[in-house]
Amino acid sequence: MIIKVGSRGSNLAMTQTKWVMAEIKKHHPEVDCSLHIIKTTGDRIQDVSLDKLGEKGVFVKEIEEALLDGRIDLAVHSMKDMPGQTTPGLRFSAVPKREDPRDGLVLNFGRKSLEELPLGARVATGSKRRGAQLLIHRPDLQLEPIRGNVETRIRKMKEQGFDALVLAMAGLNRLGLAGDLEHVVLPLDVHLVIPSPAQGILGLQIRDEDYKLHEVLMCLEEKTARIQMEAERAFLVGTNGGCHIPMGAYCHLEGDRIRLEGVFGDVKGTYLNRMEMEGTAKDAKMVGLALAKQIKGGTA
Ligand SMILES: NCc1[nH]cc(CCC(=O)O)c1CC(=O)O
Repeated sequence: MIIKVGSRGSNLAMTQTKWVMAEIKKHHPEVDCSLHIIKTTGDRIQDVSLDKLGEKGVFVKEIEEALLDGRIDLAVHSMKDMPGQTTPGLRFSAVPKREDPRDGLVLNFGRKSLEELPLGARVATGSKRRGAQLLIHRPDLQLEPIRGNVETRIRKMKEQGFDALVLAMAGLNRLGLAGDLEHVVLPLDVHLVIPSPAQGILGLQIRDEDYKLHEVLMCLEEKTARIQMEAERAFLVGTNGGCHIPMGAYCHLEGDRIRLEGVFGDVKGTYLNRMEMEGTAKDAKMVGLALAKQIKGGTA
């Protein structure tokens, strides 16, 4: 069996894809993988802010087309980049163990702590979710738009003299940049800045009817990550959210109980509601949908 694996060309995407390929080899030495790089609209258009690029998966369209017409069999995505609505004919297979779900603040100018960030410091993030939540804790911060892959953003932070930059810990860890002594990275607690649904989780997308491949990929399955993903993505679907609004969700797990924290606001930033809901792990999706309904209809 040969699996044709598709990936975006960025360093992060390639690192993630190669990790999946290595895991498959470890559990199934008889299976071979070939790597196929696919350029997406999101990779090509670098000068427009993401929330203006249109609703749906600018990083995924071309990859899904390659899956559907058989040029590839497996696509490795960051699950947080995937729209709530899944594409007909395709599904997500095993859910691998989660990387660090938190956002991280990359500090410039050799600063080492949050306290050293001066009043009115310029913090780079194009994310409505990250921006709105940071301002709750530090209303003085000046948010600066930024685009590009992880390495590009770090370079732009330095070139443009921003005081800090917000990135997902997952990406920094996978690229081996979180421990880089040149810039201290401060992880932001999930309660302070609620992450994007499924941040740090990989999406292994295959064709619906590819049962054999699904069976092979189940060697990567991790139950905790799946429950978190189900709850958080149900919240994404229920709020009809995306990166055009400040929205995030994180699922805490204790035994067979879950506690889902959600945040939801409007485009203009006139309100930002935070709510949480508890339930059992087997009802993860229902909890996500119920919290979404409550946070959209209710007042905080
Ligand atoms: N939107 C880009 C993107 N998609 C996934 C990650 C990081 C890896 C992950 O969250 O799984 C990143 C970079 C970032 O947000 O810093």
